[in-house]
Amino acid sequence: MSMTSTYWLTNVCLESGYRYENGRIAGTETEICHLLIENGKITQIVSADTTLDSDLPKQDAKNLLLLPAFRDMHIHIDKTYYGGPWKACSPPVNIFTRLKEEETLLTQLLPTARERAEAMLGLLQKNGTTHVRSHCNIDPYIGLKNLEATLQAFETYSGKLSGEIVAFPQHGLLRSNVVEMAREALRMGVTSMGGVDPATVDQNIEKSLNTIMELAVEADADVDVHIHDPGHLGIFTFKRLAALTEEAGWQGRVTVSHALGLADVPVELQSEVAELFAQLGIAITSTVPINRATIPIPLLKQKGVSVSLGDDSITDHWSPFGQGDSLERVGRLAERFRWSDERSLSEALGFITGGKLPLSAEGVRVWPAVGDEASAVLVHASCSAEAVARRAERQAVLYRGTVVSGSL
Ligand SMILES: O=c1cc[nH]c(=O)[nH]1
Repeated sequence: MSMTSTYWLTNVCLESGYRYENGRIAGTETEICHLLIENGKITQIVSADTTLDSDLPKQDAKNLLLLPAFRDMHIHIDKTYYGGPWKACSPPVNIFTRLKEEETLLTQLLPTARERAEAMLGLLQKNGTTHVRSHCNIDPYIGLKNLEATLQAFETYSGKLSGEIVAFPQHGLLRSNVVEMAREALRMGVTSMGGVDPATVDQNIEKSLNTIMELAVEADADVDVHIHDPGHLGIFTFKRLAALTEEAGWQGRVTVSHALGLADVPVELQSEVAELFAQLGIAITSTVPINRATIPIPLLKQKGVSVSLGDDSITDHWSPFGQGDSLERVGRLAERFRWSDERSLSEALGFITGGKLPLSAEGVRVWPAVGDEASAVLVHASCSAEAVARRAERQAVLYRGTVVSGSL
């Protein structure tokens, strides 16, 4: 059932605090509440004991746990095979062999990029995601066709999820000479300027980063750069990007995707970069890769860096893996860092919700609150910790008050 304007979402299970035994957290307390949803927002939260003497429609959430809706902050919906036939990946060699494949592959894939992107958005939505940041190829082979397809796919899903697009010069902004194409993409509705490995791909860190920043400033766009480059090469690139961010006054508008170099250097250097990023509001998006060491996410969090997760390349020529499921991805992250206690598992959820958590650090309910957007997921779990550990089954997904996937 899809409800749009004003109704009571009844019998919703909300987390209310941690339960302590012998001085340690032994579980999570919950309470059953009714939520008034008006014009996409939560405008009242009352205990389920309250008699609702209103004639407004009611939608029974059947005591299921409510979590903030998920955000996939790094994916390539224009390149996925999802929605089409299975296709084998060639063995990984290096980024240039993949780029060579792309020169012809993307123009040949069927069904169309739009249909595949829409299928992927449907999968993400079913799994609880209502916000998607997609990096879209702009390159000499596909031109702006995949961007048009991505814009159309987001249009098809308007009212069901929100999307943002990064102009992604996959073959190198300089290497493939697509600066003018990037300008056109930024005029077409792209909200971030992207890039990829200024050292390895563009072979000119300074010029590549400067051009990305100049394009972003010119178009008043954000920046989100893929930096896979390892070790000190990666660290040098991060520092140069940080310096240019400060020079441009772009604090709070820059993201480094992957930031893999952080995984290869000593903790002192990791801390230095983390402090720099925190100070300049440079965010990091990780995909919790299976083929590279994991970046120090606990340290980044402790230093105040905003870290999000994304699915990246799933079911395409870069990777045959991935379910388009943010809960699966954060469960993988928890396993990687052996977060097995209740608090760590609960707090892990923040990496896929833009930092929104049901409980504060003090264990007080802070989400949902009156005035919050009613974008949420109803899951079969007793608490966030269980939802992450068990990748809980999703029953229904709400976007701005409307049930957009599943059913109640
Ligand atoms: O550079 C990269 C890496 C992964 N997936 C992509 O689409 N591009």
